[in-house]
Amino acid sequence: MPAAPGRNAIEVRSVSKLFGTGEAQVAALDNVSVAIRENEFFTLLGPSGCGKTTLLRLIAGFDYPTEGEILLYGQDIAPLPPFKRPVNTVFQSYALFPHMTVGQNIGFGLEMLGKPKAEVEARVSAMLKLVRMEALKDRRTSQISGGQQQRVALARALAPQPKVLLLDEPLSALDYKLRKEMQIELKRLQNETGITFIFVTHDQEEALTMSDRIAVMSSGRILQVGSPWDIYDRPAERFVADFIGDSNFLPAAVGAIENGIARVKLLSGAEISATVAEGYQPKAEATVAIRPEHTTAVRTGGQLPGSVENVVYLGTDTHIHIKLDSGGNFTVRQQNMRSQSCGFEVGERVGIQIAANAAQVLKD
Ligand SMILES: Nc1ncnc2c1ncn2[C@@H]1O[C@H](COP(=O)(O)OP(=O)(O)OP(=O)(O)O)[C@@H](O)[C@H]1O
Repeated sequence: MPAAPGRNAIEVRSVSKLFGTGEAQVAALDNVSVAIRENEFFTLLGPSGCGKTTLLRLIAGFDYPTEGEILLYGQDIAPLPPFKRPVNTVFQSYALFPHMTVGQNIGFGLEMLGKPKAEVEARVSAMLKLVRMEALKDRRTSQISGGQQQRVALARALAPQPKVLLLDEPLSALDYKLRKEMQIELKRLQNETGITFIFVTHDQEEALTMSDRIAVMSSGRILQVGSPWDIYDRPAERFVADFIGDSNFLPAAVGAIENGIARVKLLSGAEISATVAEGYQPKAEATVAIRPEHTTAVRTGGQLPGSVENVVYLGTDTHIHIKLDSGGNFTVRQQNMRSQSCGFEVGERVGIQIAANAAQVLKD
């Protein structure tokens, strides 16, 4: 997290973007507002088609909002064409020039801006150092690996020292191990340069690993903005709780709420304490979300009785799928201990113990 919340680098105000007309009209963005702070690693996370790329393209200036405005450090950027915005983009496809060397690719944008030769060379050297590619300066980009190409694309985008760097699924073409490495690398680059990164992904793990804050999007809307912890541990809506990690959902009656903690009665008759989502409006019936790892299966006691339907061993942990006596299914995730199985058999009677305040009352 940045030491203190900084100024807003980008402010998106009530932006809508419509494509097509009549019956075929699509609201790619539907009244979206969000403020992204200076020096922040900010991620737009959501499933395919939710509007992430559209929002990035509007910030870059490749397209214009149907309604609303986008401010950069308080200034409306609508009149600025893309090349005049202090914003640069790294695309999924890298878009490098294969016949040029690594160094030439990195310096290309600066040369186009008419920078003096000595300045271009100094920036190229600094960028090569930043992405740890000094040794490959004179190699053509057609002769380097995918991970190395990704570093060159990043160096090229960072070379003109943009205020904001937009990254559209830049790691999706890399294999798993390289992607993990590049996640750490990207975070380091963002830290060292202090540039605001706006990163687009549909991969929740990637978002949780790298971001200072995440905006979860669905069907052209931003549903929740918060730190990875907020989004994972305090999901406001069912979509967020379901899209990020695994959740159990249970119907519940919500009693008294004090300091953001509610007394909640489950269908089993058990009463538990639960945190309440921001924006929750009191109603008779609500849904609570409970993460499988915040629960344990026990032989006696527990708040939810049921019977074991399936036990899935996953190396680091075991998932115990339970049919609840009160209806519905529930998954418990337990960490595995050395030389000890979870000990439950299919068909066995079991109780589910829910950790204090592990449940979250959702607002929808
Ligand atoms: N130029 C266009 N013309 C018509 N519809 C479009 C256009 N661009 C995007 N859309 C539609 O707008 C919606 C949002 O698209 P967008 O590309 O922003 O989603 P996304 O979240 O980035 O998806 P993905 O992860 O698949 O790239 C989709 O329904 C898409 O089909």
